[in-house]
Amino acid sequence: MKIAVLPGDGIGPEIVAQAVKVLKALDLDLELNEAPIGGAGYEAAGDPLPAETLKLAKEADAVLLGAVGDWKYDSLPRDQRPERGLLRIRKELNLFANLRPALLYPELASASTLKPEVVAGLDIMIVRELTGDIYFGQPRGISTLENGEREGINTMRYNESEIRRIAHVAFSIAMKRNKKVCSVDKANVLETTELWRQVMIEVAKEYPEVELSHMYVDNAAMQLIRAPKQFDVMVTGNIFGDILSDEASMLTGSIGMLPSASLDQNNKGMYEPSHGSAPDIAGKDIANPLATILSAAMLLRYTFNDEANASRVENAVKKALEQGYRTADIWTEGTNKVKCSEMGDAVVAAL
Ligand SMILES: NC(=O)C1=CN([C@@H]2O[C@H](COP(=O)(O)OP(=O)(O)OC[C@H]3O[C@@H](n4cnc5c(N)ncnc54)[C@H](O)[C@@H]3O)[C@@H](O)[C@H]2O)C=CC1
Ligand SMILES: CC(C)CC(=O)C(=O)O
Ligand SMILES: [Mg+2]
Repeated sequence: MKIAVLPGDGIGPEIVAQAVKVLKALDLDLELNEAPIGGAGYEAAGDPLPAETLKLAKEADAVLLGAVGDWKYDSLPRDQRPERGLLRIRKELNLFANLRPALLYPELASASTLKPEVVAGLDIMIVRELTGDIYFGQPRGISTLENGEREGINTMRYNESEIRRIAHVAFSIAMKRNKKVCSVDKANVLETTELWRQVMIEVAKEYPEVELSHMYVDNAAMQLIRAPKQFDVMVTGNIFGDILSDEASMLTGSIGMLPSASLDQNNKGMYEPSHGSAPDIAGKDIANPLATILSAAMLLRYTFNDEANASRVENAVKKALEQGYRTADIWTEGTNKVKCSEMGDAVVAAL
């Protein structure tokens, strides 16, 4: 199993170290190769996605990534900023399908911002399109108009085939779950998402057993807080999925609990927590590594078809939580506050 390990910036190295510790404890035939990305790539090679890093990622079966970004790079030209390195690697590897499961571990019900009865049993799969939409659309930029005023432009665009392929991912996942898909758009205002809705309806005809519903994104944001268990599979575009998945993470207790898999057509994938580099807590060994450890479990499941070891890792996370281990973000009265590295140790011990 050839895995490119890209720790990135901020808490990235701390959380990736825990996931690597867990993978190594599984006694698999692993080849791990580390390389810089984001700010670390810029420091090492003047590029947030150095050519060597991209080559390593392309040659690997899967990529394990921490996070990128730091406020100190905000004054760099856009192309050199850490976030651009992340967008580029997603595009280069054609990772169009981003799966973000929002699953409540019962032990964390009291850490959720919602009442325990509202979130008990929560299990939502957010399917986010990852290589299109306003994050990639051209034209983009900040220019100066004739009157001297500046104008910022981004372009929301999707073509039919991009929508079609993510729809198939969502419906296929729904077939293995509860046969319910909610497509989230803003079709009342945005033509891009009007097309999104039309294509979702067309693809749904190929999955007659799946119930398709549609919701505007503003309502979806509200419904996630009001009654999140109405959702099973949610499918949406890049920017709406980015925002809604951060929102959904708090239903599970913390953004530090939300893993992700970013897949291409053949399930070659990149696996990373849904959160960012958290510069505010970096270097203190206090970040929650569970989203990254759970992303490693997704790596075993989706790229290597190793359901047994994926479940072992998830059960070990569950056991560490049952034993009362909590990083600061999910700590509640009566539980045992531990550091990032200690949480990694607790998961390894549970394995
Ligand atoms: N996939 C990626 O690499 C992403 C990178 N970013 C970048 O990260 C930097 C920080 O962005 P923010 O908006 O602050 O988002 P963020 O997700 O890094 O942090 C938001 C808040 O959540 C907390 N947090 C995040 N992960 C945590 C964890 N594992 N354990 C405990 N607390 C955690 C942080 O301390 C912070 O208070 C920026 O440069 C941004 O562009 C943001 C989102 C995703
Ligand atoms: C830097 C962003 C594009 C990444 C992000 O916020 C995400 O993928 O969740
Ligand atoms: Mg995000």
